Amino acid sequence: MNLPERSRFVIYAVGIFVCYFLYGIVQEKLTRGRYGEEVQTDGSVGERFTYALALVWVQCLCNYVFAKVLLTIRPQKEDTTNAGSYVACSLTYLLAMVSTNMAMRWVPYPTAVVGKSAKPIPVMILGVLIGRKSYSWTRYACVLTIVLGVILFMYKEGKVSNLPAETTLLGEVLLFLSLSMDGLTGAVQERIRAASAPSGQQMMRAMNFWSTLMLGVAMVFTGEAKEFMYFTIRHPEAWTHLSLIAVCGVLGQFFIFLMVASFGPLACSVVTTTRKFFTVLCSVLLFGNVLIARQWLGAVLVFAALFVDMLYGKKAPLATAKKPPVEGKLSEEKKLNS
Ligand SMILES: Nc1ncnc2c1ncn2[C@@H]1O[C@H](COP(=O)(O)OP(=O)(O)O)[C@@H](O)[C@H]1O
Repeated sequence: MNLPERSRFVIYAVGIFVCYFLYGIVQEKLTRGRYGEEVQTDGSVGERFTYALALVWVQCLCNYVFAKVLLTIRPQKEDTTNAGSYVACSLTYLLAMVSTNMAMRWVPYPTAVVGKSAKPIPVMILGVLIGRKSYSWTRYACVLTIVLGVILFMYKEGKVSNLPAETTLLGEVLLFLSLSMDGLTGAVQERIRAASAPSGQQMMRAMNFWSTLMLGVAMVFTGEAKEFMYFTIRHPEAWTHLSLIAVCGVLGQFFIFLMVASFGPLACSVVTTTRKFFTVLCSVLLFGNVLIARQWLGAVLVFAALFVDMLYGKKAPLATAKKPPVEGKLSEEKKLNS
């Protein structure tokens, strides 16, 4: 099915919005919920799910199986990407996820959300420096304005954290690390796109294959594999939540990889960042809360920049490619300039 570019973009973006919205609800149930009736050492009833590596591992495994099944049912032309690029990309992608999860424990939740909203900036900077990409000035301005708007909208003032200063600093370092890893993942993906242009499913299969392997080793070494297994034996009902997360995650990632393969990691990070903004905006409107002046300004900036980018962001500067196109990459070059 050959849909026009704009329709495909809208379908992928809506897919990401819907799947990650549902994903967020189930994730909250799994990580904040209590399992069993046993009284804990702190006096609370029920055990908490605290297996961050295992949670990511289950998802990577399901993502891999899904992409593999799709490619078996509908085979595509061979993916010629070298394994080294996929290994590098999977490692930075895993480090980004693990450091985000760890940062969440050390900085207040709103700080982590606001911090991660800046994701398109490292994706853009490292995409240019390492991924050999170039963008029009309009796109630079629009992406910066979107990030600024989202931060203005999401920022929560007056919430004094009760975490000690040094813990918060550690959390901020982890957040910075996670953003850098997101940027590196995007940069390697840009290079992969330019070199061999794999499809979304092929990227999804390869990256999740290496991630499952690397995480599996990490889980065995840290002992989390055993503890996770015992937890699921004690509380088999956790599988219901894990399966739901896996379903939402698989479908969400399917759209993420279609977006990355067709429109690039920068477009993808702008979509995932604005998704967070729209989620908060909808909940504010739904619960009848009032936006303060700063949030209005943020919302106007986001909408204006998205609109301007839609109309003019695509126009690439005259000298886009830093290197002359290599044989067989002309059509991809055209795609990259989109
Ligand atoms: N460029 C990418 N390549 C592969 N997976 C990605 C990419 N961008 C996002 N993802 C996946 O989508 C998930 C959600 O991304 P996002 O909404 O930006 O949240 P986060 O703030 O946790 O990074 C990530 O945890 C990751 O699994």
